Amino acid sequence: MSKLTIAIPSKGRLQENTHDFFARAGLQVTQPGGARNYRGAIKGLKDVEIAFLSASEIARELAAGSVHFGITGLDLVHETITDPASSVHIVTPLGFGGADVVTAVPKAWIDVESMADLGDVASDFRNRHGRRLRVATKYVNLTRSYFAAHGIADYRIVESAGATEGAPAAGAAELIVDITSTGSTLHANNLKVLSDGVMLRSQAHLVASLSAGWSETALAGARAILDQVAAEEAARINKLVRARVPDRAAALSAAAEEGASELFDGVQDEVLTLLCPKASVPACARKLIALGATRVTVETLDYVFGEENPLFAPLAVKVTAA
Ligand SMILES: Nc1ncnc2c1ncn2[C@@H]1O[C@H](COP(=O)(O)OP(=O)(O)OP(=O)(O)O)[C@@H](O)[C@H]1O
Ligand SMILES: O=P(O)(O)OC[C@H]1O[C@H](OP(=O)(O)OP(=O)(O)O)[C@H](O)[C@@H]1O
Ligand SMILES: [Mg+2]
Repeated sequence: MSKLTIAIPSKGRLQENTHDFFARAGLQVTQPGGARNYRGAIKGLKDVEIAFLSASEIARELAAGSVHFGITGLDLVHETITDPASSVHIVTPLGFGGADVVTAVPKAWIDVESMADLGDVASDFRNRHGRRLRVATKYVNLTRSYFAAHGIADYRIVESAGATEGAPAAGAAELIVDITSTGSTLHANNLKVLSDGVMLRSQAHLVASLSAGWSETALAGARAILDQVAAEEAARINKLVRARVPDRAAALSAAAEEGASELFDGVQDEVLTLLCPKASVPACARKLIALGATRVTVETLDYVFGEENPLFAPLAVKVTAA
């Protein structure tokens, strides 16, 4: 496997946003074999191959080293991969697919508000009924470690393949662990999240496999992709700010207080050209005007490529050491 293989969700909640993410970075994903063919490509990058898989398969393939990059939820990374730190590298969060993995109990359990309360109920339940409390979930591993960390041992997991929130009403379990974003499914099923019941805040991430064969070709492909991703991100979170100021040094240090820096350092133009975090632009402009600028102009950028790539460098260190 010398090409770089990127696994992306072929269905479900992460699919559409994943395509938007690549499009923003100027990367066009193509599916030459049609929508039912599970291999694709990226226009203009001949050494990059796309594998269309489900979000949970992507986590498995990353752990197995059969793909280099994957886009999947952090929930699936932690549930599916035994020791994530040793087998994958988190490249960057993607800003979509946000949802929490939570412990939820029936609203009718008015005395149960926290994991500690749940621990008490679990022991009582066993004494009273002679069987253990049942937790319906597909997050078996996350549940085991979170419950253990809260000292809860008197329970049994009932593996759920879907519609987990229905399990208590159906009599299949007493409580659930599942993922939620709007909370409407929990509410519709008369369930409430425990006060300290959020076990993981998840969102979609770009993840790299440490055990995939990182050939020279694969690394070059990764560099090409991450250059565009990093350039788009830098352009999205910053603005270009220009002003003519009487005292460059004073203006630069005022701008630095707002997180802005010279776009092309070492250039002694009359006009100061700054890269400034979006949210700090108004404050930065006020300071520049206070320091003698008559006008401050602000522009939106498409890409900011840099000599250093903050996404590629840490990955390269890990995969070349592996
Ligand atoms: N409200 C949500 N509910 C569930 N998952 C969400 C939500 N919001 C974002 N996600 C993310 O989407 C991921 C994939 O969920 P999705 O339902 O699309 O896959 P799936 O079809 O259930 O996958 P599979 O068929 O492999 O089980 C979740 O693991 C999670 O990271
Ligand atoms: O907080 P909410 O906005 O109500 O979303 C939560 C629901 O969404 C997910 O199911 P999904 O629709 O993905 O179906 P699935 O269980 O078949 O994957 C999850 O398992 C919850 O049931
Ligand atoms: Mg789902």
